[in-house]
Amino acid sequence: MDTLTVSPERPKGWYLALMAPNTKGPAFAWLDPSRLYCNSQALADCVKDLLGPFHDDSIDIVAGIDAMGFILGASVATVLGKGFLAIRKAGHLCVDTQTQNYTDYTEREKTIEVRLDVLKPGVRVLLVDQWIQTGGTMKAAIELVEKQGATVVGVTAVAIENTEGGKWIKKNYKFSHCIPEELQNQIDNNYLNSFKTFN
Ligand SMILES: O=P(O)(O)OC[C@H]1O[C@H](OP(=O)(O)OP(=O)(O)O)[C@H](O)[C@@H]1O
Ligand SMILES: Nc1ncnc2[nH]cnc12
Repeated sequence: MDTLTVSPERPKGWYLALMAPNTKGPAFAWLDPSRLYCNSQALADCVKDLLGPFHDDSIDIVAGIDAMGFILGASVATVLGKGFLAIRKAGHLCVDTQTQNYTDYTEREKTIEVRLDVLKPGVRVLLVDQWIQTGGTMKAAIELVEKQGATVVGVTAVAIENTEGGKWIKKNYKFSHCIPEELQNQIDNNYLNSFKTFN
């Protein structure tokens, strides 16, 4: 599929094939959303799918996680007509922040941070990231939001793997993702058959 091609019928999840297969090995995420973001129809359909379950929810702000979650989160925020709050990998914000340590799929200790002057009790937040694998990153983001007294309305990502952490998030928070039920198994096994026909 060419980067800018739009599948004529646009079946659910058609745009997943745009996420080129990993050519660099297991130390990297196995799926890269940056090509999905290049295709405006793919991004629009993805955002629509993510927002599906949240139509009747009151949301004050969308928070997206560094780095690929920024693009998706900002797109979600724009469609909702809400603002966007960046949850950053630590060490970049030149303002007072709250930090949270976590471990992700790389098994390395990491820290994320958020500025202190946006979230407060009563603020309803939709959390967005591109992917949830172990759930370590999203759990850390949830903790940051809740430590400041704000409310997590829901959690959304292109995919939520059925890992222990992924399942915990699904059990405890309203969530959405873009993976059709029949493909979830392939996501959990870290291989999409649609990659076979990808060129
Ligand atoms: O569920 P986890 O095991 O915590 O993994 C999920 C995180 O991993 C990816 O970030 P990564 O830092 O690889 O990439 P990015 O900076 O390209 O978003 C992804 O965007 C999530 O933030
Ligand atoms: N983009 C991605 N694809 C697959 N697994 C991931 N784990 C974290 N990010 C990921």
